[in-house]
Order: sequence, then C-alpha cells, then structure tokens
Amino acid sequence: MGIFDRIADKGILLLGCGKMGSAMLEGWLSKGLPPQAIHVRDPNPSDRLKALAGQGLHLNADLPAAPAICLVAVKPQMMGAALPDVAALGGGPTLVLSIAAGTPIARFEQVFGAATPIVRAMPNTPAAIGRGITALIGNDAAGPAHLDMAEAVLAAIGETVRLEHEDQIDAVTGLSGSGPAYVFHLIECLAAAGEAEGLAPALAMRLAKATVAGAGMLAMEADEGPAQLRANVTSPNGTTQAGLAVLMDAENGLPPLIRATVAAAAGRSRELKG
Ligand SMILES: NC(=O)C1=CN([C@@H]2O[C@H](COP(=O)(O)OP(=O)(O)OC[C@H]3O[C@@H](n4cnc5c(N)ncnc54)[C@H](OP(=O)(O)O)[C@@H]3O)[C@@H](O)[C@H]2O)C=CC1
Ligand SMILES: O=C(O)[C@@H]1CCC=N1
Repeated sequence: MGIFDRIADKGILLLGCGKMGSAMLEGWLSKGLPPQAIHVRDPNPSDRLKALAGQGLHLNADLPAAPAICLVAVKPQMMGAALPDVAALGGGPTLVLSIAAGTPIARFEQVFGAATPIVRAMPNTPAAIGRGITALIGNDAAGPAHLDMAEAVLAAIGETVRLEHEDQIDAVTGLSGSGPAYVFHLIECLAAAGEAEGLAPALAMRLAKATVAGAGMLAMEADEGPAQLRANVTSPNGTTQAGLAVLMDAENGLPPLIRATVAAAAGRSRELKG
C-alpha cells in the first residue's frame, strides 16, 4: 500500500484552511486523495470548502479518531486557541505536521506529548501551483516512516528538503518561506522602473513578470549556475554591465539589502518562539 493509500485509509485532518492550507488541500486532491479522506477545521470556510463538503469532505465535524496526519496550518498567534481542539490526538499513531512559522516542536510536544511524532515544516506560496519548496525536520518520536509520510503530503505542493537541525528553519523561513514576497516586490520594482523609463504600465508589468518567471525557469533548468547565467547576459561594456554596476554595489546594492532582508525575517522567526 502506497503512502497516499494509507492516508486515504486513515484520513488527514487539516487545522486551518487559509492560503497555505487550501494550497495543500488542492495538491492532495490533484494527487487523487478522495474528499472523504479529508477533515478540515476552519471557523470561516470558503465556498470551495463548502462545495467539497458536498462531495464528502468532513467540514468542522467531530474529531476523527486517529487520522494518519493532523496538519496544523493556523497562524502562530492562533495556536493557543486552536491546539486544545485537537490535543486528544496526542500519544496515538497520528503524525502532527506543522507549517507554522516560528512555532517550535517543543510547543507541540507540550500539547501532544513528546511521544507523539511531530514534524515541523516550512513551505512557501508557489505551493498554490505545485511549485513550492518545503523544508522539514522531525522530533525524536518521528521515525523514517513518519518523515516519509510528511514528505509525501508536502511533495503534493512541490519540492521537499530535509533539515538536520530545527534551528535551520529560521534561516529557511527568512529565505524561501518569505522569499516569494521579495521576488514579487522585485517584479513591482522592475515594472515601476520600466514606467519611469517611459513604458505604459501594462507593458512594463508584462515585461517584468515574464522576465522574472523566465529567468527563474532558466535558473532551474540550465546546466550553468546563476553566476554564469548572469555573465551570459552581460556583454562587455554593454547595457547589463551598466545596470549591474548599480545593483551589485557592495555597499548600496542588492547584496547588503538582501542580507538585511533575510536577517530581519529570520530574526522575526526566532522572536515568534516567544
Ligand atoms: N503564507 C505564507 O507564505 C506561509 C505561511 N506559513 C505558515 O502557515 C500558517 C498559515 O498561514 P496562512 O495560510 O498564510 O494564513 P491564513 O490566515 O490564510 O490561514 C489560517 C487559517 O486558519 C483559520 N483559523 C483561525 N483560527 C482557527 C482555529 N482555531 N481552528 C482552525 N482554523 C483556524 C483562519 O480562519 P480566519 O481567517 O477566519 O481567522 C484561516 O482560514 C501560518 O502559521 C504561517 O506561519 C508558512 C509558510 C508560508
Ligand atoms: O510572513 C509569515 O510570517 C509567513 C511565514 C513565511 C511566509 N509567511
């Protein structure tokens, strides 16, 4: 029996179905997990959730006895209100899988008990189109089979990578968890700069989006690394060289700005531990 078959058999409980929860839910459905195997708890269910409830998804129903996974996808600030509802799943076979920023494994062990298998993960929003990347780490009670199961449900929304230490997750959050927002802002900045150079807003935005998407795909698919791909664009004494002289300035360019950006996000992740 495959991992998804086992999850379909025992069920999966999703606690919180907002931006990330719904992206994961769609990923599981696209992998063939039947709505009947999915339990969702969310105080304000979307129309999509209500429609899925009509197809057998269990919406705000009684707690299932021993689902394969309880996936925690509420905001860190809502943990105190949300976890008591599902604490009864602790100490059994259910794997608790959290994607919450800043909330340490120890916090879940307090609620569910240290004997409960717990995996902490950090995905990102390209998950909504199956192009996310999620880093994960388990507690001592999470064995190889639990990590495989966590990886299987997370692989439905993109790539996965295993961490060696829980502390790494703050840097991961600052880089790939929050990272899509930095890239979206880059698109905004490129479009605004194109407008300032005289382009119409719609054309500038179209060029900016296609440039970031195309460069991202090329970076993923090319044999060369990003530095060589950058060099390939840069003709001696040409336009790119003139632009990069500003962007790559060691004091005022992108390197110190990105360093400070990721440090601020990682620092906030550390602060959220409380
Ligand atoms: N967004 C992102 O890029 C990423 C987010 N994360 C993490 O994922 C988690 C979810 O984030 P995101 O999806 O963006 O947040 P959302 O606010 O979009 O989703 C959270 C959902 O949980 C619901 N909720 C609130 N209280 C409860 C409760 N007691 N029981 C069940 N559900 C509840 C909310 O309902 P309502 O809105 O009505 O309050 C909402 O639908 C967070 O912990 C975040 O740190 C991780 C990686 C990336
Ligand atoms: O901003 C946040 O706190 C969440 C975690 C990573 C991305 N969004």
